[in-house]
Amino acid sequence: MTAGQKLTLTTRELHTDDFKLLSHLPETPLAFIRGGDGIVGWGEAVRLESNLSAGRVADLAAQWRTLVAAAEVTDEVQLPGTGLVAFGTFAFSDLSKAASTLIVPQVILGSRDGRVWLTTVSGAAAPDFWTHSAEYKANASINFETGEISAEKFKELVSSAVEKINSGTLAKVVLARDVIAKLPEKFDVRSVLQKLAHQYPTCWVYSVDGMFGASPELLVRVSHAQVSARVLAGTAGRGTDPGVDQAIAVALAASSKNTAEHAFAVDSLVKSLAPFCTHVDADPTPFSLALPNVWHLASDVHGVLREDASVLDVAAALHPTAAVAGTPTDVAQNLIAKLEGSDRGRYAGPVGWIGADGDGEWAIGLRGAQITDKTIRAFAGCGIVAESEPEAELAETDLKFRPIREALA
Ligand SMILES: C=C(O[C@@H]1C=C(C(=O)O)C=C[C@H]1O)C(=O)O
Repeated sequence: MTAGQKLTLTTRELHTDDFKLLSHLPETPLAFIRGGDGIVGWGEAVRLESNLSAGRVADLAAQWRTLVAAAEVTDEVQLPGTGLVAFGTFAFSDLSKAASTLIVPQVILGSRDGRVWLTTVSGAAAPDFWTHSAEYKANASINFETGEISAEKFKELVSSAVEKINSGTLAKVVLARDVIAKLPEKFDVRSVLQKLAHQYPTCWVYSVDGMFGASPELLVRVSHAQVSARVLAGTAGRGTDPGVDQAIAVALAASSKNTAEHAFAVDSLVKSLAPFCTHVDADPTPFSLALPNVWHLASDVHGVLREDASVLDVAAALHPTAAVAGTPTDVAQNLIAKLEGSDRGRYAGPVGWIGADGDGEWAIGLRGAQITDKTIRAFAGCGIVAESEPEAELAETDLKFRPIREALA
């Protein structure tokens, strides 16, 4: 089915007690969940793809409008995530071979603030995965091996990037490396998503078209003209001793390297958001966000939408942020392509959902992995600035691989 066709669907409320969305995942789920609330999709009613490289997000935003205009929706719940919804995952780079996709499931199960709903596309014959809690099969432990960029090569890339930065061509570039493993037979992502959600309750747990993970970073959320984003940049490992751990957080917040790196990311986000908003507020100083594997410097940004833009229109303007590309954006993107020399796929690209009214939530596709035919490939990266040291940056990528390694072990 394409954007031009007509979709009829219905959302109705389910009256159930003590409902846990994560216990009702269908096999091969579409999912976007945070703190137990969110949406889970089954099957595919429509798949929209973009053949464009540079304009792929805007192209899919336009295809979405066409699909929405023709659809007939009965929605008795009227909450974010009810009615017509598509899940999406986008390639990081204009040069990527990875498909950028929006998928409308045949069935969506959602939960928010104690309310539970079911959306069904008319004619969909769906299994009743929502009627009982499923038992998920544990997978064989996955051990990753070196991908296209080895640890040694990554350190060389960091040194090259620092040289470029010192020569004055750019201020920051985010470099990443990958690890790869064979996909075990009958791999079931559901137990992995459950583990991620349990371990990382403040992160956005996503699963779209084989791309899954638990991202701590919100590219953009639009809800009734309120725009929000969570910018992360600046990272340190957690301490095992509580006193040491606190000292690490304090040192992170005081470190000029990390605060400078963070400021680049907030400034670029605020600048890209400004044309869409009547005003934009960013936290004056970042706060320290504690995740089980790392501390991050974090800033929440809020704005009010000026025009009738959808969350994807805004995402198109924000991506790639300085948190995942660098500053200035175009110079950083070129340097990433030149130094990494491999395709990041959907890593660090937008991943999330959009509703018929254009509202939705998109995380940055971090702390995750992509499943393809027989492999599973994960990426982790970090912002390189003038003071960066190769060994420390390599160690930081190891910390960022931890969520996905541990969830798959
Ligand atoms: C690039 C990644 O993370 C990004 C880079 C960060 C940093 O350099 O401090 C912090 C959070 C993210 O914005 C990643 O997780 O792969």
